[in-house]
Amino acid sequence: MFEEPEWAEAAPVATGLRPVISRPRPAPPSQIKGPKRRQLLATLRALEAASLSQQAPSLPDSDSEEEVERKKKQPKRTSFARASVESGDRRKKKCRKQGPPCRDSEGEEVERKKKVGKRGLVGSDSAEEQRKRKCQNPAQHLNSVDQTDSQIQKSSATNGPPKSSPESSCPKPSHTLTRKQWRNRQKNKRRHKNKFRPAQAPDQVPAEAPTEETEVPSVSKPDSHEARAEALRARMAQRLDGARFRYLNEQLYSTPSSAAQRLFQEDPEAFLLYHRGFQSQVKKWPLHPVDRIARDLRHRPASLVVADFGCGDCRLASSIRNPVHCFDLASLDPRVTVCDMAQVPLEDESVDVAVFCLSLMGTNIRDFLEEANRVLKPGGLLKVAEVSSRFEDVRNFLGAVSKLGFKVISKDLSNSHFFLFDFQKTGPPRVGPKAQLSGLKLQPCLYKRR
Ligand SMILES: C[S@@+](CC[C@H](N)C(=O)[O-])C[C@H]1O[C@@H](n2cnc3c(N)ncnc32)[C@H](O)[C@@H]1O
Repeated sequence: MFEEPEWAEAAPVATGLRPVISRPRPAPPSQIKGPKRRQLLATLRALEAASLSQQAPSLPDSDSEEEVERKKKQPKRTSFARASVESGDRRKKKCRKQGPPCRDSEGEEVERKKKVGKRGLVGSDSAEEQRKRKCQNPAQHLNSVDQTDSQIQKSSATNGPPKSSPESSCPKPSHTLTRKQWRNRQKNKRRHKNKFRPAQAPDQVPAEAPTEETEVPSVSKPDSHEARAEALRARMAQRLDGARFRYLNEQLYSTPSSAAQRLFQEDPEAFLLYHRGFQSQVKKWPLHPVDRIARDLRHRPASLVVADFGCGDCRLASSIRNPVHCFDLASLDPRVTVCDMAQVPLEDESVDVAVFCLSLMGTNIRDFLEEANRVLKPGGLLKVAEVSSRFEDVRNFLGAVSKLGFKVISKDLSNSHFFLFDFQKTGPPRVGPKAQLSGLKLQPCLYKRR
């Protein structure tokens, strides 16, 4: 549903490519396999032997891909000669219709026709269109033709590869073919000199790709189209997960813990999703508060019994040597006791340390702190880490916690993301169940949509 607009956007790319893919063209040598390939190679070798008997001896079994391709094209070139001349004529007529005549000299024309014939083998429509365009813009076309033809003459005279002019795009096909011819001639000479030299040295790889390269995008573009679709799908899934995470997070902060418990009982996957979201958020923090708590506890005796209220993935238990009771609404780890931390299955005054790390989430925070007071031994330690933006008035919060039977030992407000508080249990709560403790009303920690 979400993907529709972008799919539609991507569609023309694929449609535009289709004619290129379906255009008939000689299969590249790598696609011809098995006996057919062997047969083809044998024919080509025979042909080459015939043609090279006047030039240089051919080296058996040394055919590079390029060589095979060249050999393949040689006979075709002759068979297509007539067609190419005809197509050249047709093109000439078209040029006359569309604009001023293409002023090729007769020799140039023959040369061009030969080259066009070669291009006819490849069957590049876009090249044909280029030529049409150039016929409409004859000045540019003629300039480039003149330039290239003189280059061809020069190159054949100097026996060096013809250089292409960056401005001239018209003579590209002839330029490609001539370079090829020159390369092949060089190759044959080298073979003649040194039988065992590889057929195609790295420095012989053309700087400019052959005509076939125009078809490369038709192969790679569907891939990139699929990659784009895949990326889009991933992005959409990520957005959906993000939205669900924000919804769950808001539920946890805005409902009593009993409702949160029901939520995760009914949809255990929601718990995983919530935690994935939480983990990715906390990764961006300079310091995970649970690591800071673990560091503090490592300075205390490892014999102290710890209760981790809202333990998540048990990171605290994994970071210290102390025995840790892990409580959460659902389980991400076998060490977790699944329960609402407003009521944990522990004896009264049975633990030394109670930890709430970013877990004072429900609207019944008082219940959690009273439960911690119940299970803590007298003089026991209560550690609380909470997102700093949740506090409207820290003193109010500390005052409310004190009324529940705790004394503030330390407060660390230095971190940009969270506040840390240490309390010591002084005794049972000093206020009755009906007393209002407004300081315990913390702001929900809501994540913004990115
Ligand atoms: C933000 S996560 C923090 C997890 C872990 N303390 C940490 O710092 O990595 C808060 C955790 O508290 C749990 N939690 C919230 N309310 C709870 C409740 N009433 N009982 C048990 N766990 C609760 C949530 O399920 C969640 O796993």
